[in-house]
Amino acid sequence: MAFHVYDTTLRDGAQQEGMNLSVADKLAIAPLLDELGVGFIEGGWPGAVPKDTEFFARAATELNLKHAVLAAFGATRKVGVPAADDPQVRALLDSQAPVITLVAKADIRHVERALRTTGSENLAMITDTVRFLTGEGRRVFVDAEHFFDGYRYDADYAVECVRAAFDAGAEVVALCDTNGGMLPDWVAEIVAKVRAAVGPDAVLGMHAHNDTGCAVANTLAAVAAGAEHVQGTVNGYGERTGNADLITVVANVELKHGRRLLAGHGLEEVTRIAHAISEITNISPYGRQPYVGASAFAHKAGLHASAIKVDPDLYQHIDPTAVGNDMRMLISDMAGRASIELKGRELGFDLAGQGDTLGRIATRVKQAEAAGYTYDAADASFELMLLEEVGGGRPEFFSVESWRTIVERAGSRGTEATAEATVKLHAGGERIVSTGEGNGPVNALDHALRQALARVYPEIADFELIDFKVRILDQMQGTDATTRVLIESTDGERSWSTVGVGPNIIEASWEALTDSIIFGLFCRGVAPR
Ligand SMILES: CC(=O)SCCNC(=O)CCNC(=O)[C@H](O)C(C)(C)COP(=O)(O)OP(=O)(O)OC[C@H]1O[C@@H](n2cnc3c(N)ncnc32)[C@H](O)[C@@H]1OP(=O)(O)O
Ligand SMILES: CC(=O)C(=O)O
Repeated sequence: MAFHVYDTTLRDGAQQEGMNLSVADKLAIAPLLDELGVGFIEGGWPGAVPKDTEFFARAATELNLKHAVLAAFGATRKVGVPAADDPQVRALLDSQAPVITLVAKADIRHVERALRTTGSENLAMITDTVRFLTGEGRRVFVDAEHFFDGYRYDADYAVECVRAAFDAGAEVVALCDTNGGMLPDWVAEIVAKVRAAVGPDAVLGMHAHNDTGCAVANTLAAVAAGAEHVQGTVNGYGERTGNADLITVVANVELKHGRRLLAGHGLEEVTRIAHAISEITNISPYGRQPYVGASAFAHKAGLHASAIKVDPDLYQHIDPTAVGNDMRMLISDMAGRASIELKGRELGFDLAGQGDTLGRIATRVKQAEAAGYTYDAADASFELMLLEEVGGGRPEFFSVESWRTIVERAGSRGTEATAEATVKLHAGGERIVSTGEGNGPVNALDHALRQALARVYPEIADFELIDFKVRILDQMQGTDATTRVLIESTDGERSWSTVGVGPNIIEASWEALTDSIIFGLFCRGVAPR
């Protein structure tokens, strides 16, 4: 029996607080899901949400899916209304989606209190709607809403709902943990009992929410107990705490159980696809996301690095390339010689066999981190340190004579303060004095520095500061505290981070700013002029 991977990013994922997908967003995400190799893409609820109605109308001409089949989501018919006359059921047909997934109540308490009807009318709503839609030539899946809570309250009724769906012609019944309150052992037990009740040929699915932090575990438990259809969302988006992260579910089943679920080779591209979808949803990727997170294969502890140097498998559960991710070494006060050697290798420095040098750099890192620097968030500053230690020195693009900045507020309270900075430096054989203005002292210094260097190094016109983070390190010291500044810069092609530490924010920022420019020029292969 074929296993189904059913993605509901565009429907249940879009129910996440703060997520607002336009039709264009949905049309951009669907091909990425198809590239991943999922079997079904639930596009939304046509007839209920106008954007979803438009999505299905445009999908017919604008999407060219290679693997995935579109599914339209909607509810069983209204109480007392024939399915054929229910406008929302009609809208599902009008969507032209080949698969229609109906949400049906499977908890008698919901039937009586939320639908305000009887158990038998709810069963009739399921039967009639499934029959009507299959009679119109559609494949029908049923999401048995609140199934697990319903089963724990009244197992016979919950199973009757599932049977009614299958008897009427539903191809799949997905058992839903709608409130997300289940635990893996409960799910395993209930799915096994339902499997026994409906027989071996009925396709059971699992739809899990993450309210107990167990959505993925619950989905895997359901699979182990006989479910052959998994629902979830990319990056675990969804209502409240989200849905089962389909990426983690699929990677676990494929890589741990050796069971192929995806069409094509999507798993090898899943890191890129997950991040591309994050770009569209405008929700920053979660660094610690299993498999695809930036930290999923990042190693900080020195002991880990020393074993990884012998064999990466000693500290990794899979080869990161299986999911399109990379191993990274992080440099910090927890680094040892092996960490420095491996990070050096990552950055193009061969330090193998140079025990004394590695020890010296590790000590320098530990001392700098004790003073407030942080290199795991500032790779570029660490690379500049390596250049000083083993790369023939930092490139001398310019030498600074002095800098100063003034903040002024002219006028009364309520008028905005402005800042002015003067930088004096030597570059290209000249002494350059430059002033800059800005909305704050760091901004003014940035302008003055770039202006001073612009003629000698026109390349810096491409550099842009994209993030600026300030952290007060010893907060008990009040205004005397040490300040750490992290700056992220880009030249449009790559981005890099630098760190500065100082007794005041301007000094710390100056260090991070100048390192950022030096590193950017170095990466471009510019020679000091
Ligand atoms: C578990 C889930 O996440 S399911 C997906 C939920 N998604 C959404 O709700 C998003 C889209 N929803 C909507 O746009 C609206 O809620 C609509 C258009 C569906 C309905 O809007 P309204 O007609 O204004 O009704 P309202 O939202 O207040 O209540 C839902 C109605 O559906 C009924 N209903 C709920 N579940 C079902 C079901 N499985 N089968 C049939 N009817 C149902 C409720 O009893 C209620 O009926 P009532 O209007 O007679 O009281
Ligand atoms: C259908 C669905 O989204 C749920 O029960 O959670």
